[in-house]
Amino acid sequence: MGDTATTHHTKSANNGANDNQIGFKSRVSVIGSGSWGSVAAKLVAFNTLNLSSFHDEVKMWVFEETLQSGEKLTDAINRTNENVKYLPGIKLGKNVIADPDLDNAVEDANMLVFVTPHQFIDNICKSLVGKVRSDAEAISLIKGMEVKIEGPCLISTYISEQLGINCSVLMGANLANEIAEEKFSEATVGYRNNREIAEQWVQLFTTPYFMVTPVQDVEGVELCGTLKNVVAIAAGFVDGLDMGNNTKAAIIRFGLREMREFCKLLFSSVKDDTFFESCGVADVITTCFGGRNRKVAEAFARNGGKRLALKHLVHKLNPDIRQIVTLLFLIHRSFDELEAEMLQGQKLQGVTTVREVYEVLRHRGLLELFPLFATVHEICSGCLPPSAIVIYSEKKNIFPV
Ligand SMILES: NC(=O)C1=CN([C@@H]2O[C@H](COP(=O)(O)OP(=O)(O)OC[C@H]3O[C@@H](n4cnc5c(N)ncnc54)[C@H](O)[C@@H]3O)[C@@H](O)[C@H]2O)C=CC1
Ligand SMILES: O=C(CO)COP(=O)(O)O
Repeated sequence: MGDTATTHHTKSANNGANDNQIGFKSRVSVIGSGSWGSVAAKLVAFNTLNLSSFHDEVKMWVFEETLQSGEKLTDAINRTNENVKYLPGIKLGKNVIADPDLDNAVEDANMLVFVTPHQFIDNICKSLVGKVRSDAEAISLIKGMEVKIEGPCLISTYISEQLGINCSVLMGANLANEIAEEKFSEATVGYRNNREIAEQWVQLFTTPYFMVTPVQDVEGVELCGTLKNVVAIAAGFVDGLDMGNNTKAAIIRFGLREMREFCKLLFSSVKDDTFFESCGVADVITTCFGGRNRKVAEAFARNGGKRLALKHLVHKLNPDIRQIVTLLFLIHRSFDELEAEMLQGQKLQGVTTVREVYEVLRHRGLLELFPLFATVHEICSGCLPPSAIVIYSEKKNIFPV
């Protein structure tokens, strides 16, 4: 299980004495400013203001956009101290400074917090090559993975490889809007081998309402955070089909089992205990009940099912392959459309992740061993109706308990 957290030295309590002993103050930048990115900046900014080993100011990189009012998002954040688009109504802390210039945002920072949707990390890392301090430490709050020709690559590994710096992870049952309102929750820091660095991250994120536990299993922690989004999509289908709580609980159990098998398939070092941390079972539960992946999947099951019925009808009436392909294309776009309609700029990770997981399994000839993951992808891509989410378990062999 996880270890205990570290002690804090407050600015007021130490009167700066701690700074002189250490002789160095860490400077933190947050790369990303969506809903979780903004909450991460708020958590971190609370601590940099109060702990003597950090500079007060926290820069937050903003992917710039123009609001309906005509004002730039960055200007609105700096004027109101709120992320008016992605986290309205929540003060971030006066020491959070939004910056649309990525190079500028990371300049001088020795602690880099990466928290963007995973599909954007490639471009961000490429533009940061040679721009970050060589002694910087990174942490990824990103739930997703990169799939390269050579195989799957964790986002933390990708950041490390691209920028030549160490990268830890922070994952957990962390619905951003609830933490923004300072409702108690916990998280897991996954680290490779440097316990001291892990404790710095724990110190930077811990608040009275946010409890952080370090675990020496970066792959297990990150993959749990990534894969639970696939299970949440399955849970959303169950909700959309009004199948009830027992079915959802069954799907969660199947999902957790496939998560464990997939983690161990990729990294035999992944520890069983990790699944009992916040990043494991707790994140699966919260996302299957309150997450965006669940919410959009529910809507997909309600209206995606209708689209599929239409497809079957057209197939009967008119066998012209082009019409079928056109309809399939519409079905493929459906998650995108729902995301745009329902989330106003926020991004889903689960649909892309399950496609990536499917690719990995197909490439290795292991799809049959992961019926839930495979079925979720086949439903998302319009090859199966949402109701297939439960049929699979009757006809396919699943892991022994
Ligand atoms: N929101 C939540 O409750 C939680 C989210 N996460 C994870 O945190 C990561 C970031 O998600 P959120 O902060 O929720 O973001 P979000 O989904 O709320 O917002 C989307 C963000 O993407 C940015 N964006 C759009 N186009 C872009 C581009 N081309 N390049 C770079 N950025 C672009 C937008 O400006 C916005 O900041 C994801 O991996 C997510 O799974 C993890 C825990 C909780
Ligand atoms: O990761 C999350 C909670 O820990 C948020 O999940 P969603 O992206 O589905 O909202």
